[in-house]
Amino acid sequence: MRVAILTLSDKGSRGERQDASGPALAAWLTEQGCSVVATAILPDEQREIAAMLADWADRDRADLILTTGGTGVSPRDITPEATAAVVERVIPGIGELMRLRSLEVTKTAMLSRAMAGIRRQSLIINLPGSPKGAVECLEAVWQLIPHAVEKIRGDQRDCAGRF
Ligand SMILES: Nc1nc2c(c(=O)[nH]1)N[C@H]1C(S)=C(S)[C@@H](COP(=O)(O)OP(=O)(O)OC[C@H]3O[C@@H](n4cnc5c(N)ncnc54)[C@H](O)[C@@H]3O)O[C@H]1N2
Ligand SMILES: O=P(O)(O)OP(=O)(O)O
Repeated sequence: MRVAILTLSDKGSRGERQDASGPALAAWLTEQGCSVVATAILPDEQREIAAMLADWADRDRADLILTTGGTGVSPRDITPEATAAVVERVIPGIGELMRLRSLEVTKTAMLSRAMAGIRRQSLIINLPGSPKGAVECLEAVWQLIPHAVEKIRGDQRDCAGRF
């Protein structure tokens, strides 16, 4: 699976905080046998985020695009809106399952507005900003991600009874 990782952080983009979340996700994905084909850090700016997500989906044709950061309720948190602006179909269950599992770990999970959706043949998933939270949320939904990616790419096989 070809994966791109986008870190959204004002401090990170200004070099005021080292990005630990993108590398933590990349390490975890590599352990699962994925190829990390692109990484970037951007400030919490909707247009820039949307443009990069669209580029990775349309030009690079990444199977999976992960974002980390900017999903909460602070004034500049804008990742879900940027994602909503570029996806063609929304998958509510991915955000729902991430929050359900995360609530077992931290009450602040309720404040993450992370969403997921599909643009062309790319699955885009928002993850929270903390390195621990990002990996926890990815682990929470991972069991069905390879299957989702296959289906998005047009796999015609029957699902029933496979899971
Ligand atoms: N399963 C979990 N879910 C959530 C957790 C968690 O620990 N486990 N954390 C929750 C928190 S806290 C919040 S708030 C909400 C929403 O999070 P955001 O997506 O808005 O995250 P940010 O405000 O961008 O970041 C929160 C916090 O994390 C640190 N941080 C952020 N970016 C980086 C980075 N690139 N490298 C290192 N550290 C980073 C920093 O301390 C920020 O203040 O989600 C909950 N969900
Ligand atoms: O500078 P940011 O965007 O990383 O903000 P926060 O510390 O709220 O994550």
